[in-house]
Amino acid sequence: MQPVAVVTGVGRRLGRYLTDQLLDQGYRVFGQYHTSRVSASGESSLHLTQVDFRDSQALERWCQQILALTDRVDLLINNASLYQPDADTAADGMVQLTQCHQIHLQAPYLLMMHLNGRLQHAQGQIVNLTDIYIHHPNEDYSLYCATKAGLDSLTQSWARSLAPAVRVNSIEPGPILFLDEHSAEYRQQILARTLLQVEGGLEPIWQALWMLINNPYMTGARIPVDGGRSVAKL
Ligand SMILES: NC(=O)C1=CN([C@@H]2O[C@H](COP(=O)(O)OP(=O)(O)OC[C@H]3O[C@@H](n4cnc5c(N)ncnc54)[C@H](OP(=O)(O)O)[C@@H]3O)[C@@H](O)[C@H]2O)C=CC1
Ligand SMILES: Nc1nc2c(c(=O)[nH]1)N=C([C@H](O)[C@@H](O)CO)CN2
Repeated sequence: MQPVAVVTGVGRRLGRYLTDQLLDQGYRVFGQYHTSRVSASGESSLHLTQVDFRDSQALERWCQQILALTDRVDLLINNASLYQPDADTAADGMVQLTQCHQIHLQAPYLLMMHLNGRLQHAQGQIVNLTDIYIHHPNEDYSLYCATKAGLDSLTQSWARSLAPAVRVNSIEPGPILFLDEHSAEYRQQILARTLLQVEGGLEPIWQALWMLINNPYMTGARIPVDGGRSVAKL
């Protein structure tokens, strides 16, 4: 029986990397992208759909498309995310808060509600990508951090409500992959506060995910993959 994964944000960086690993492991993947240029050419096990999670009706259509194409979901990965510093004005901030809510909370919620039956049938798992910042928020990214903290709360609630058939865990990345716009000074500032003093890369997140996939006795767990950033002196 070919395992089935539903992954959000597969168009770039971590989402693309995790999808490639899952395909290599023989998964059928339903992948969502927003603006990234993607192609499933030559990959019959990859089903790509463009969805803007700010459009709940488009998300509903994607859920119905998945339900029509598979009777099981072994793994749901909520990876999509909006990472921006807080806006300067209340008006712009309200737009940003709404978008963070839509992407970090509403989309995972609707996916769980619609796919729960498929997850129960497969005795599957939900893995939410949160952030070590949920425990010590970066005040310049308060809206991002607050809604990621909400996703952590949903992880804990779902672990209780979906058990015993479905497991629910979160991975809390630290500085795994800086953005091109991050200056050398900023990167050094972050890594100086990271015990292992290096950018983690994407492979350690895959290793944590593969461990969660293969360890049947983990649910409600929070897995920091952060080079010790979360235990270093602030
Ligand atoms: N990189 C890091 O160091 C860290 C990452 N994390 C978390 O790990 C996960 C992956 O990180 P990373 O790869 O850097 O993330 P990116 O910010 O590079 O990618 C975010 C993804 O979310 C998708 N997305 C953004 N806006 C929307 C939208 N409106 N509707 C639907 N999808 C949208 C993007 O789609 P598209 O590209 O198609 O537009 C993209 O695939 C995220 O949840 C992040 O918060 C946590 C801590 C550190
Ligand atoms: N969706 C994203 N979330 C986060 C990102 C990112 O690039 N996309 N990056 C970070 C930072 O690099 C952080 O780990 C170090 O300051 C956090 N979240």
